Amino acid sequence: MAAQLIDGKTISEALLNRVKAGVDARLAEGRRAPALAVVLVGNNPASEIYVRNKKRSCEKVGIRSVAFDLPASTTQAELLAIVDQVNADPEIDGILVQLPLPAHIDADAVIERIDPKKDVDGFHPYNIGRLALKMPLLRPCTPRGVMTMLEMSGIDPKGKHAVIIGASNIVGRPMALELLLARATVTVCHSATADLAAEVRRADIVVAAVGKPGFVPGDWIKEGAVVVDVGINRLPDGKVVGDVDFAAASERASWITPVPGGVGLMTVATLLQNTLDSANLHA
Ligand SMILES: Nc1nc(=O)c2c([nH]1)NC[C@@H]1CN(c3ccc(C(=O)N[C@@H](CCC(=O)O)C(=O)O)cc3)C=[N+]21
Repeated sequence: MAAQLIDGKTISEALLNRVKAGVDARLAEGRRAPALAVVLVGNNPASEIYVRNKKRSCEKVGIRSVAFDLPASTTQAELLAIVDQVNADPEIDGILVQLPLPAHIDADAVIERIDPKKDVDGFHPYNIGRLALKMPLLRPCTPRGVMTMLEMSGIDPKGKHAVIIGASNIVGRPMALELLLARATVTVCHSATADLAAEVRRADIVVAAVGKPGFVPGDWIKEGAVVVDVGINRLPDGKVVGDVDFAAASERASWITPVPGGVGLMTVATLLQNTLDSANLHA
């Protein structure tokens, strides 16, 4: 079987158009544009690129972005004070604190300080708990973006066996909760999984979120499976690849996401969807 492409560019553009329509509907009612605070600490080059993309996407859909560019020397107390300030600002709907943070800052403490109603990343324990209890409020962007990709491709996880490779707080765990909510049977694999190849070979839906180029070889993919590649790995030659051997997996999968041009674009579009949702929750 030759796989069909789940095209993140087309799907993210459709989502951005939907968000723009939602922003325009607010303006037509005389309400203000949604606003997103983007907090960047230090100068991690990858983070700077992502943050720039996020600001540019905000402009496209009419969301106001408010930049907080802080030096690497920012203390935890200073960062928490900025979170407090944005939490209290009625003109700002969403807060994104770009990860990773410098090692001297406790990222979990910063995330917990964000008002859950402004937590557009969906990382706050309150929002993860809501998702776990089948009453999602703000949902983590990457897993929500993956669910949108599946839906827009006509793929219903209900009754399917989904295997997630990676159990991180920002992708693997919330991805499992999303797929469970959609009534898939879910297996979460991680570095202590005894026989990863055997787990993946059983999967109708594979989500790879490891961060290692070529980690999933094509012969692990069951004939007709759906392959979602969340990995973004920059090779020494500058090329960006996912976690899955795309060429080999494409020969067996029914559907597959590319890297670049796949899940990454959905993460950004979903952030703006969450910002609109957040604005509509309270302002
Ligand atoms: N608080 C927080 N929220 C995040 O959502 C968050 C974060 N921190 N830290 C870093 C990760 C990574 N991330 C990506 C966003 C966009 C692309 C993206 O646009 N990718 C394009 C371009 C890839 C490239 O060329 O580098 C693509 O896949 O086609 C990728 C990765 C958001 N993250």
